Amino acid sequence: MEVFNQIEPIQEYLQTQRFKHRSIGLVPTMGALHKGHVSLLNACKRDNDISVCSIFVNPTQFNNQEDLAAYPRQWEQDLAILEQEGCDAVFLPEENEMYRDNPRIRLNFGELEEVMEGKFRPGHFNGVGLVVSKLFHILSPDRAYFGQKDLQQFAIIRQLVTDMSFQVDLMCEPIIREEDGLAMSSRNTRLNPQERQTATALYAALKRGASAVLEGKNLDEIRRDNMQWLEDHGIVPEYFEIVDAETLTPLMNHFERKSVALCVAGNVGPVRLIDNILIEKE
Ligand SMILES: Nc1ncnc2c1ncn2[C@@H]1O[C@H](COP(=O)(O)OP(=O)(O)OP(=O)(O)O)[C@@H](O)[C@H]1O
Ligand SMILES: CC(C)(CO)[C@@H](O)C(=O)[O-]
Ligand code: BAL
Repeated sequence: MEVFNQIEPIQEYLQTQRFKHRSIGLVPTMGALHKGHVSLLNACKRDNDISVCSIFVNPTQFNNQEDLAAYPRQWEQDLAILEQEGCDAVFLPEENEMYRDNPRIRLNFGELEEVMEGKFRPGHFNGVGLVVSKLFHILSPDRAYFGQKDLQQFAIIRQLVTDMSFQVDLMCEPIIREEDGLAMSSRNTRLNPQERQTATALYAALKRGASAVLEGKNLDEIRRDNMQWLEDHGIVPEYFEIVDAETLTPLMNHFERKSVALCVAGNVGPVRLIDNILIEKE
């Protein structure tokens, strides 16, 4: 496995691969790798000749500086995992390699970012759009792999690729969970044992919400009921949303058969976590 900290050497490496007609897949991450990331890498390896993983804790997407400071960083362990899992190349740049100057460009994703993560993390998707654009420009992958756990992020990146005409196929991979249902997340490492137990309420709320939607209950009542239920179970919820899985528009009570996503964000002690579940409603 080759590890690159700078842009030009990895570009030369990838150019050599392209001359050999090898397809290139990219798995963008912020490190502190877990089985969710490994599943993205496995999908990438399945579809491509060369698998590249990027590790970069992108400061421009953090709206909360404490969250940025506390974000887990464990490069050696990450590199060992990637080596063992058969990754071909890692892009692990320093901040000043990615941002030589303060970026002035601003991306606006319109109504896609007016709900959920966009609403509760102002500027977050500007930062995600910016760094993903940079990664696509620098690495020019044929395919890029993202997790359904960040469902809204995937919709944002899909829009980015359309608007900017990036020549890349986007792949969205299912959420990998712990045995008790908690979605794997790098931030889970920050939970103490009691918070770790409390965090299982996020997925439990999604499941009870999904059953209620399928039973045809009032959507606003389901939203309110689950916000309260989360609070009763020790979580400080930010939102419990029921949206169209494609457009991420919050659903009104009467809607046609379609793919529905239930999405949740909440604070468990000092740690903010998100999760979602997809259902088909007749
Ligand atoms: N449990 C999971 N299953 C599948 N994919 C995941 C999972 N968790 C994260 N991913 C995906 O991995 C990619 C990198 O995510 P990231 O490095 O931010 O990890 P993370 O676990 O989501 O961390 P955090 O949520 O704490 O920021 C994203 O596309 C994300 O959606
Ligand atoms: C896509 C991403 C790597 C951009 O920093 C990040 O938002 C993430 O890990 O989901
Ligand atoms: N996986 C989402 C990255 C973030 O929370 O900033």
